[in-house]
Amino acid sequence: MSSVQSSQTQKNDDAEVFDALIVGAGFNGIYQLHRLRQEGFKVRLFEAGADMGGIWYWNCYPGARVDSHIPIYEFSIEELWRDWNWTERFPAWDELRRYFHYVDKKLDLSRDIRFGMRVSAAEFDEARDQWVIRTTDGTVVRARFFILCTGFASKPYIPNYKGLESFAGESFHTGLWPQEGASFTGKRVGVVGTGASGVQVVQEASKDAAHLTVFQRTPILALPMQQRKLDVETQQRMKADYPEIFRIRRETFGGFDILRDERSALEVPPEERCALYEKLWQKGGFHYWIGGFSDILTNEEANRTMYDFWRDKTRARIKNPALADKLAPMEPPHPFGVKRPSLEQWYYEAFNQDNVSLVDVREMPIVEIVPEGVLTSDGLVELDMLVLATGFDAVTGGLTQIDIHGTGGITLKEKWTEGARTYLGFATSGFPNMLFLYGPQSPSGFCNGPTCAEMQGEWVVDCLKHMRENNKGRIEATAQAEEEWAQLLNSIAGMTLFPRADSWYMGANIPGKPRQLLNFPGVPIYMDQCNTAAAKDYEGFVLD
Ligand SMILES: Cc1cc2nc3c(=O)[nH]c(=O)nc-3n(C[C@H](O)[C@H](O)[C@H](O)COP(=O)(O)OP(=O)(O)OC[C@H]3O[C@@H](n4cnc5c(N)ncnc54)[C@H](O)[C@@H]3O)c2cc1C
Repeated sequence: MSSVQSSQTQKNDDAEVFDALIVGAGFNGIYQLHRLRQEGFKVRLFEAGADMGGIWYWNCYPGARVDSHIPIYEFSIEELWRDWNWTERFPAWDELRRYFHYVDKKLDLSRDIRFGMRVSAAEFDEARDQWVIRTTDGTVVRARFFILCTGFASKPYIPNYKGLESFAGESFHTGLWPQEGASFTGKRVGVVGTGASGVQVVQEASKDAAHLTVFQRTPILALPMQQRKLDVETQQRMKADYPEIFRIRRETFGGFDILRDERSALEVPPEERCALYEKLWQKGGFHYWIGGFSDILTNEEANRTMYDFWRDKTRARIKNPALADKLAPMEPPHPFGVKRPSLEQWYYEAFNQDNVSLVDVREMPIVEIVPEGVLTSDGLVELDMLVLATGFDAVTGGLTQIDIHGTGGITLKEKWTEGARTYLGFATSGFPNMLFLYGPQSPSGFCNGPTCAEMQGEWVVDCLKHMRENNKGRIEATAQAEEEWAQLLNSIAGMTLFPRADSWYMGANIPGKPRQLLNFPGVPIYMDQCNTAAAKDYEGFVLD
């Protein structure tokens, strides 16, 4: 233990001690809280936001809504789904927040949650096998297990534009949207970024902005949401199938209830292929992305059939051919589906309106932000509001922004300088008793949130129970297991087309971030690996 650590931990000998300290009150954190409490552990949860909901607390921009359909995007706990009904197939952030309040009330969660508590640092006290955890307001607690449920999107990425602070109008990142809201009405609005949040904001701003300018680097290959209102009677009928739907979602690649066609796209006649694509298109949501043929994400030729279908459907909606070339180019900017596709409702029609224009920043780069707006290489775009839909330091950023000291004298951030290294996407060597969920090298970005919260969540609960039953105080991943996990992930990644795009899946959206596939492709294979390790007395870990 370093002398700094030693003096800090000694100072906090009398801090309150928990079995587990959980960070984050999104799906993962509250599932941990609920289940660990049920198992008799003494648990506390710290949440930086003022309310629960995780990303649905922070991402409250107009149009923010989930791309996973109902009932996939909720807990499978019957006590919860039995009495809860949604109003839409793809609910918006405010309804999702109401759901979290409902879950809170049903499971009596918030008595063990402290809101407005941002965990800033943690160090492992080797003498006691405990983490000493600090928050920005100076609170210190100790816990045997440090369970990080910080999500993959808790560190917004703000590009380092020259002059950004000088902008005289309103400026917001979508992931830090003001809780009191902000209106586009009558304003000249600029949206930078065309990822999932960009698409949603563009649709809303197109309705009532005086003028909307969209700054696009790479066109998003957005899919039709096919949003629908849901009434209570329909859902009551649907609920007969919920147990089966929740069973299926545990067995599919991305934790959805969408089964893919096990044939190759190239082995069926073109008419049959198109008929399937049309069917998936009409179903909406992610059906087109993950309900297609088995080789879409592994075979470029197969992938191209899907791109071409998408392109033709999309171009037919855009009136101006030059704009169509920008939004849905004849040649794919990257293979289809290796960047998160995102769902849209009237995104492409918005560009047919007189009050919406597109700036291709590959052709006309942003030079700087000035008080009046955005200066591109082609001139000034005057704005009253600048929306940065520029994404997140995804998957790793929420973890490495906490100053975490393990046993090896280095911080987690230092350890991951060359890229995240984990075992099973749950733990990293040198950081005993620290487990993270929905984190790097687990399915996270490829997995429907609640599915993984429950599946990974149960693995963690079982692990803590195992430790307690076997009177163990310390669990740590071995460096060798971590190396083997990286090799397995690399070999799987190499079989896919994911490395072919500069996506946040690959860490490529952040300048200088090491390029690696941050998510494990495939929930069933992943869980199989995790469960096998657990069954072999937590193979790959050292338990003391
Ligand atoms: C705009 C957007 C749309 C999305 N849409 C979908 C979708 O359609 N389908 C899907 O499956 N997933 C979607 N996701 C992914 C989403 O992250 C997961 O669905 C789910 O929310 C993950 O839950 P979580 O508990 O892991 O993390 P989160 O919901 O991200 O919650 C993490 C919590 O940790 C807190 N936190 C972080 N760091 C600290 C700290 N240091 N101290 C204290 N608290 C901290 C944060 O404040 C946050 O509340 C979307 C994400 C975004 C950003």
